[in-house]
Amino acid sequence: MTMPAQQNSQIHQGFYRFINEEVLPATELNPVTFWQGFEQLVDDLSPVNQSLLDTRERLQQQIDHYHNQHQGERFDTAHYQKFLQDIGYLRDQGDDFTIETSNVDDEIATIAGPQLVVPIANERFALNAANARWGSLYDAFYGTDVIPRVNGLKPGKRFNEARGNAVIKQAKDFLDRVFPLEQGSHHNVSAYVVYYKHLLACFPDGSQSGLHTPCQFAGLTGHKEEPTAILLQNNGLHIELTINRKGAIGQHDLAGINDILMESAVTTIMDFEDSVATVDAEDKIHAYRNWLGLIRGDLHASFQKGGSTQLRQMHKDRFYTGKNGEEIRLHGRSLLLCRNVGLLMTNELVANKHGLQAPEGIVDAVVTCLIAMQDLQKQDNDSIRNSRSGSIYIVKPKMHGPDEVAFSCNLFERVEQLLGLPENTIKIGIMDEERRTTVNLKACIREAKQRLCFINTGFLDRTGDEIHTSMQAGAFLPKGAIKEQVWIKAYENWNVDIGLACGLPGKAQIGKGMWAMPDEMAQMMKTKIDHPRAGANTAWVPSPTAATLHALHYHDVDVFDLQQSLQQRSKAKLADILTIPLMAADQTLSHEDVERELENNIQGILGYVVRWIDLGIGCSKVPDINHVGLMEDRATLRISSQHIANWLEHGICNDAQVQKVMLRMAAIVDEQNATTENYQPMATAPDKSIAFQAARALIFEGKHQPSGYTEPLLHHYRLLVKQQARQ
Ligand SMILES: CC(=O)SCCNC(=O)CCNC(=O)[C@H](O)C(C)(C)COP(=O)(O)OP(=O)(O)OC[C@H]1O[C@@H](n2cnc3c(N)ncnc32)[C@H](O)[C@@H]1OP(=O)(O)O
Ligand SMILES: O=CC(=O)O
Ligand SMILES: [Mg+2]
Repeated sequence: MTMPAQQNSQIHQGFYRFINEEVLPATELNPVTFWQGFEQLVDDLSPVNQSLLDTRERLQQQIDHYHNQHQGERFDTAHYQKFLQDIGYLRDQGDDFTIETSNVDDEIATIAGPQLVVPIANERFALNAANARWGSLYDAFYGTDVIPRVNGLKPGKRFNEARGNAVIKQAKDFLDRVFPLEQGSHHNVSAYVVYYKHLLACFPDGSQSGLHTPCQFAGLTGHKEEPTAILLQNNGLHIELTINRKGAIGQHDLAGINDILMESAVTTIMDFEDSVATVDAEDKIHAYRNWLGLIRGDLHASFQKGGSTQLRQMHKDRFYTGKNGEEIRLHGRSLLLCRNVGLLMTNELVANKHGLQAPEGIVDAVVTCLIAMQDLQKQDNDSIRNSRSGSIYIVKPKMHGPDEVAFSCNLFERVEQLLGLPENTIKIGIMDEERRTTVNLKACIREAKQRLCFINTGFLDRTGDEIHTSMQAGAFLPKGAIKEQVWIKAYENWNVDIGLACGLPGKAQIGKGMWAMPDEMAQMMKTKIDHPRAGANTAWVPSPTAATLHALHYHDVDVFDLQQSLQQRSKAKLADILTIPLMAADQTLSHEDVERELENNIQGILGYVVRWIDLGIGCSKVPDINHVGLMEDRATLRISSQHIANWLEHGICNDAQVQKVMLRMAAIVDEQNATTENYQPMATAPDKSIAFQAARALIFEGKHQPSGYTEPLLHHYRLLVKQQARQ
């Protein structure tokens, strides 16, 4: 239902009420002026948004044409590069410069640590994420495969003491490695005390030792001779030794350590984009309301867990006494960033007088910033405050090249004017996840140089765009092999090289992508240290537990120090980035290889899509063919669907084969969801399953989807399900 709120546009009634009744009253904005300004902004910027989408389409057609014309020829990188320049895909990168962003919070500028991402539509998860600034190391070790689940170490229904001991051993090894004592080991400490301004570790034989690096001791709670917490600091991150000799763990620990709390998710992205299914006004208002609750600090969620009802709220800041007796106040919550949607979609919230829907990205920018401005009105001593430096952080996904970045910056400038905010209050995080942004990254950063707060290699979308952009160039390698090719390493290094050259350290994050195997934490511990080692001062994790574990990596690597030396290395090459990860002309795959690849992709597609379409769940853990639970979101769906579309296009598989695999996999996915509440099976009547139809469309119409995006089809089919439910 819509209502003509203003002369020239139609505003959805529920949305209009939400803004007028729940959001605007907390601001000093005049509602009439606000709506008029909003309408004007939409009128002015919608055509620009559209023309940018038209440019995407034009360039894609030219690239398709180029590859079709050169089918079967040896790929000529120089010729291709020249062609990309001629059509305006590859732009002049211009002179050197450094960014000028000001008023960024320490979490962005000076603290290197994990970045958590969470679907905003799920308040239970969103609250958990906001609170994930601090996480229990003991829980993270005990609850994951970081401690192998073998022999006597398997976790059971009851506490497994052997596993508990292994946890404590590993945690104290970490203390010895990162916070070594001048003499002796944390394993043998019988008490920690504070003497004058120093931490002293006491041993059973009466000897004592200070820290090897005394300045790592930051503060305490409780009495100096019997502290209840010891606060330590390394590489800008804190940890707390929680001491309680009566605690469940502490009573058995020589030093009375009951837990080790790690500063974990330093920043968190509240995601309105690829991890949510928000297709209409109802969904969007729910998401905006959650963001409002987080900004106000009063969001809460009550749910059943472990047989009891739990109430979850935002944590308050943490207080300690410093070495000089001063009060130390540490942030109790992650610094929240907000990922808006990109330029592609529209929705029913706002339409012009002809009924043409406004771009969702424009509405997101206005509403999420209108909400976030309430944070800027808070005082220093407010218990739940997000930015202490007066900034709003918007992550902008899926931008293609510098013109789109310039557009987003212009949009933010207009939003600042509309809301009466100082210039450059709204910071932008650029997702480097479309090929045209990667190859023009320096020019993109220049467009945002006054408000840039991060660049991040979203390698999942980037892989999807790699396939779609070069759909006509030939058959792509199997998915696993694509990740091993030269283009991706060059893309990752290029991002860091350019970030460093543009002076991001100290002003903006250089970030890396998601760990997409949420249960494989041992593997994450081995490999994700490569992110800080590559010079990234943040990288994405899928859960609070992963944040706590990944935080260990930033204790081991001093990223800011490393970034200095990386400035001297030889730079990644554009030619490598432009090397398309195709199968060689003479390469063949066996029937089994093709089937296995299809099965894996299709299982992921169906497993994700069925929950998206039927249940409105935007991010799921879906087992792959080897039973490894994978985080699936719209970006991973984009890869899988584009990959099959590419193989269909180049005859590696055919329609009938894909249909057959789909039916087989539907039965498996149904089985996997046997206990999922309200689940509608697909395999028994696939033609009646809207979710199955959606999956089919994503594959068979994949080639024609704009940039290979999945949103248009997902929204279409989800809206059908919602419509049916109303009938
Ligand atoms: C390409 C990209 O764009 S990546 C960015 C988008 N992706 C994301 O945002 C991933 C976010 N992660 C998630 O949504 C989830 O972790 C999933 C879907 C991958 C797995 O979810 P589940 O299967 O429910 O996880 P699991 O059962 O292992 O754990 C659930 C618990 O972990 C918590 N949890 C899991 N993920 C998160 C998260 N991202 N933030 C906060 N809490 C989380 C839940 O709150 C829950 O704890 P609770 O019972 O105390 O509330
Ligand atoms: O948004 C992240 C990605 O990898 O895509
Ligand atoms: Mg992405």
